Amino acid sequence: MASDSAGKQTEKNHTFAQSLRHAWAGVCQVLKQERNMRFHLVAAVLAVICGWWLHISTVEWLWLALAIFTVISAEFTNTVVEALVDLIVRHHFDLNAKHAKDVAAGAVLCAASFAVVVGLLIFVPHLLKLLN
Ligand SMILES: Nc1ncnc2c1ncn2[C@@H]1O[C@H](COP(=O)(O)OP(=O)(O)OP(=O)(O)O)[C@@H](O)[C@H]1O
Repeated sequence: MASDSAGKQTEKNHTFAQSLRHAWAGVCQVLKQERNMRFHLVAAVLAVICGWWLHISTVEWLWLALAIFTVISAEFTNTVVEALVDLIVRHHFDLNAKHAKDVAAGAVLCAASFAVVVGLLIFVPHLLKLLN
């Protein structure tokens, strides 16, 4: 175990730049490993393009930003839960592990549902106005 950690950082970051580098590595890791996160990101970019195209108001931009960051935060939390559960139980089936992972995935589902409702409330009236 000790030889596995030899020469590798296991203590706190010493500088802000070091913290930033590790935080950015975390963001890249989630994007690389989590298909759902890439899907959320594409949906967020499309929503921003629609917002720009339909000239939504500042308040609508704020709701859109809240919806996007709620989903992304939930997905980050879900990834942390999955990683910790896998670290603890490895690949053994465990009912508590299942419970933790399912609840974390449920949080993402709730956040995504909130985002869909916000998106519909913002974009449907704008699109109807455009069609009329
Ligand atoms: N060790 C385990 N013990 C019991 N059930 C597990 C275990 N690992 C995974 N599961 C079950 O399999 C599901 C998928 O787990 P996995 O770790 O593959 O998540 P995922 O497919 O990456 O999920 P998401 O789609 O939310 O990113 C979990 O929600 C859980 O129901």
